[in-house]
Amino acid sequence: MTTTAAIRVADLSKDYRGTRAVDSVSFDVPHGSITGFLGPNGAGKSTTLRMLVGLTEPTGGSATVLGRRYTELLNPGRRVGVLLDASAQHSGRTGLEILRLGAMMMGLPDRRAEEMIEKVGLSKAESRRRTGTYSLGMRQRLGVAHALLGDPKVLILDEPANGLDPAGIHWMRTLLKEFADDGGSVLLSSHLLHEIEVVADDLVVIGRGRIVARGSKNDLLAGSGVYVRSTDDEGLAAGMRAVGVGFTDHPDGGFTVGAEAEHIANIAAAAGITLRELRADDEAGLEQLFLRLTADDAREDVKS
Ligand SMILES: Nc1ncnc2c1ncn2[C@@H]1O[C@H](COP(=O)(O)OP(=O)(O)OP(=O)(O)O)[C@@H](O)[C@H]1O
Repeated sequence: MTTTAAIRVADLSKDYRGTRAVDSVSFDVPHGSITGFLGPNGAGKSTTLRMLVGLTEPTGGSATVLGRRYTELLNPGRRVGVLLDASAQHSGRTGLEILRLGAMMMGLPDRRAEEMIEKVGLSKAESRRRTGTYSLGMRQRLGVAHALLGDPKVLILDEPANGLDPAGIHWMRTLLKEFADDGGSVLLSSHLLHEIEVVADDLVVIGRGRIVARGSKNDLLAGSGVYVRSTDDEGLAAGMRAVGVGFTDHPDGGFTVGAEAEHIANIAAAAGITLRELRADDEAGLEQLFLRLTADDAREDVKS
């Protein structure tokens, strides 16, 4: 049983009035690791996470956490910590009340609520304020406290770093790494690509409801960017655009390109353009990979 993944999503689909929001999505989150879940706006991340925790009924496929459907887990908060929408808390209750209620429902002592307040860096005074007066970052901290309340083995977090200041982001990173180092498993969606890059072991990227990449971060990032500079960068850009190769302007001139060096050389050769430089771009990372993988899903052409 130990080989079973902590989270298993198999062929999961969701239709909304004839529109397929999630299309046969499959991936595993292994034990003791962090999986980053990425995709452009509207790609289907939240819908997938909601299906995972039984808040949205799938049209097809299945999702299990620790070998069972989430809704079939006994006392789920003791096994799986969930933070999907930090603003969903009752705004008239104080942070401490919300945690105490949660602790009571999970059969935990009151002091667990105080411990979690401390763990997430909320002050005593803040914990006694109604959450309606909380900033987004404070709500996220409270949401994380709630997710951790039952000392779960799995965390499912939708955009947990949203609204956190740099110190908060650093805190969240450390917390998730420690959680995984202790054998916990994390599935986390984020728009903060750098955060995912720093913290994740595995990546799942979706675009328009479909998986476009899945695997270990190191494998996916290997060779994810090539730096190129030529005698005619405009012509090269046109050539790359014509064959659908994704690229971004490099601050030093030239481009960072999400394609094999040989492919770029061939595009340049076909257009009669001489290359001045063609090498792996050490600074290219997840952002480049993300832009390349989701180029088809871009909402608009950002170049005017
Ligand atoms: N309740 C709903 N009814 C109809 N359509 C929905 C519903 N919820 C989501 N959708 C649609 O499903 C698609 C996926 O949305 P989802 O919220 O899962 O994307 P996301 O990847 O989480 O996006 P974002 O990064 O913007 O939060 C979108 O086209 C969205 O409009």
